[in-house]
Amino acid sequence: MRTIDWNDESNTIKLIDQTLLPSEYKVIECKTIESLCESIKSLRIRGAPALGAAGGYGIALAAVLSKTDNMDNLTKDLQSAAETIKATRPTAVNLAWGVERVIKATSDAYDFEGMKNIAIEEAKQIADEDVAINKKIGEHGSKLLEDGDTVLTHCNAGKLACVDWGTALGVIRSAIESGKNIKVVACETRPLNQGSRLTTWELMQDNIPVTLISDSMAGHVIRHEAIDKVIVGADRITEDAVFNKIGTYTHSVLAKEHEIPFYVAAPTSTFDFKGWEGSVKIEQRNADELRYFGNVQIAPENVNVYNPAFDATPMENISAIITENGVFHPPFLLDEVLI
Ligand SMILES: CSC[C@H]1O[C@H](OP(=O)(O)O)[C@H](O)[C@@H]1O
Repeated sequence: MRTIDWNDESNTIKLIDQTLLPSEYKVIECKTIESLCESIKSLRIRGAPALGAAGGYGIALAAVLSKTDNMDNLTKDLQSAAETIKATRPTAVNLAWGVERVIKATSDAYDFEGMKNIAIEEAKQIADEDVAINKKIGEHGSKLLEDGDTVLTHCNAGKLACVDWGTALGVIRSAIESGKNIKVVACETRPLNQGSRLTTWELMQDNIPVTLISDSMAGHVIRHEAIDKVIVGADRITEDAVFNKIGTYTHSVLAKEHEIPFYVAAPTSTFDFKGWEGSVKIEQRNADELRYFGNVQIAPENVNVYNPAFDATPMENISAIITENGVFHPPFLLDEVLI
């Protein structure tokens, strides 16, 4: 089962509910735009490439659900769904990219039924391409890892953040497939613990050696030379910075201080060719994500909370960005990644 997929029998979206992992593996169906948006906001489906596919499938679902009977009104319905879906999470550029790619594809339709069919097929194309792109990222990135490396990662940039294979974890999978022994150190990644809940779970499913640490242990572990490389995913890449899960910048400073490579693995669909650090809205998430751990209260219920979901790592802290088109060492012009 892919992280997210289209159900041809019911013309709905099916996805792994990541909020239940690692204790429960459950595939849920999104039959409405509202249920898809709730799944995106609550991170049942998450991760930039997976959100790209979710955005595309969301437009396909809107096309199937539309009650209208002409192309002009269907176009309006799709535009309305596009705005609703894009508003769910602002930082990961892939969400809007997936939505807009399917919207654009439907504009080539000759008739009403054609619009619906094109929307579904384009969304499926995005998903299929994501898997192939991740394999290319893995192929390029695996050359940067050496046999015996211990690699630190943050959050989850694996198959659960994509349609399949993964970006940062895809590089690790490809390196292991090429015969290299790689061990992973996964940071738990507070406050939603994508690292402890998702990264350790998916690596253990593949029998890839992984050790869980708390985010605050990273400095100690890196300083004691237990880490050879750091590799993370990305949610948006601008000319001057990489936006990724909160805590990524901290790891980049540690890597720079201790002179170990800091790699970012991401498809070119994560690049924001017009943006810069100051132009990007960082998603602020619900304060209770820090006041509670699950249902357990871990802070006073009225304590002030600051809960940005992402931070920005300046390009000068990054050793290389690994894309499906190759490895790019800053400084470079973003357009170069398009080859
Ligand atoms: C392969 S991109 C994964 C990227 O997305 C995560 O954010 P979230 O879990 O909030 O969707 C995190 O930044 C990962 O690096």
